[in-house]
Amino acid sequence: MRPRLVIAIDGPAASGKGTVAKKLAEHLGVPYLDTGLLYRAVARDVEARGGELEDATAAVSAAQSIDAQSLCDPGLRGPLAGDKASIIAKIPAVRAALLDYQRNFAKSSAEGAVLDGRDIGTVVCPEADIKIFVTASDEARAQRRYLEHQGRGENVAYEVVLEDLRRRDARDRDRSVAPLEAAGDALHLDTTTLDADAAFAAVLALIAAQITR
Ligand SMILES: Nc1ncnc2c1ncn2[C@@H]1O[C@H](COP(=O)(O)OP(=O)(O)O)[C@@H](O)[C@H]1O
Ligand SMILES: Nc1ccn([C@@H]2O[C@H](COP(=O)(O)OP(=O)(O)O)[C@@H](O)[C@H]2O)c(=O)n1
Repeated sequence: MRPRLVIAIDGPAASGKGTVAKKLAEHLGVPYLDTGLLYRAVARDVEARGGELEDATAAVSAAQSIDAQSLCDPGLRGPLAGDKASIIAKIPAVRAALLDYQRNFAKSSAEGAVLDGRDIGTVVCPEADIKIFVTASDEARAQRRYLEHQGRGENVAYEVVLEDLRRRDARDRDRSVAPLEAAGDALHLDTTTLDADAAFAAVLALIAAQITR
């Protein structure tokens, strides 16, 4: 029987972490949590109640009453929701309010779980069995987001996508609490020249090597 595995996948925007995390969870038959959705949902709920994203009290209140059912809202996808998420994600009390939800999810299944985000390996699940930090060049990541815009029929210039992505990454890297960074014991995967299938194969190889070590 396979041992219980909690797998933490972190990395910057559009590095491909969500794609590998989802495939990995399906492959292992364990639940998957896209933790970015939590931050996106908090920003959505603050605004829906007429609050400001920088208002810590409003944001903490939204974080404390997060509704799991509402995480499948398609309105949470897209770069504007991601940008708003990164504003409330800087507030330490918001991060603290979302910790239990994420940690309970990681414990929820006897088989394990896959979580992806920015601080899973460093803060949410520092005891994760496997930690993977996924990166890709800024240009490759912007190109992926640009293609997503095109797929939705949105006319946004590549240069604007690149600039937005760099600004959000900087906000995530430079914040005082749980910044975007690799855990010291994370395995690193650069997906710049890998398509989604190759990235998944590389992740499986990294995990196999770690487990048999
Ligand atoms: N290795 C890859 N090569 C090319 N495109 C990819 C790759 N991995 C993911 N994508 C595509 O890039 C976009 C961002 O991927 P996603 O997994 O959502 O990134 P993240 O979760 O890191 O923000 C999606 O449109 C996805 O289909
Ligand atoms: N574990 C996490 C996940 C997301 N976030 C924040 O939420 C924003 C949106 O995250 P996301 O994972 O949905 O964004 P993408 O990488 O999919 O573009 C990030 O830019 C971070 O500011 C975070 O701070 N910690």
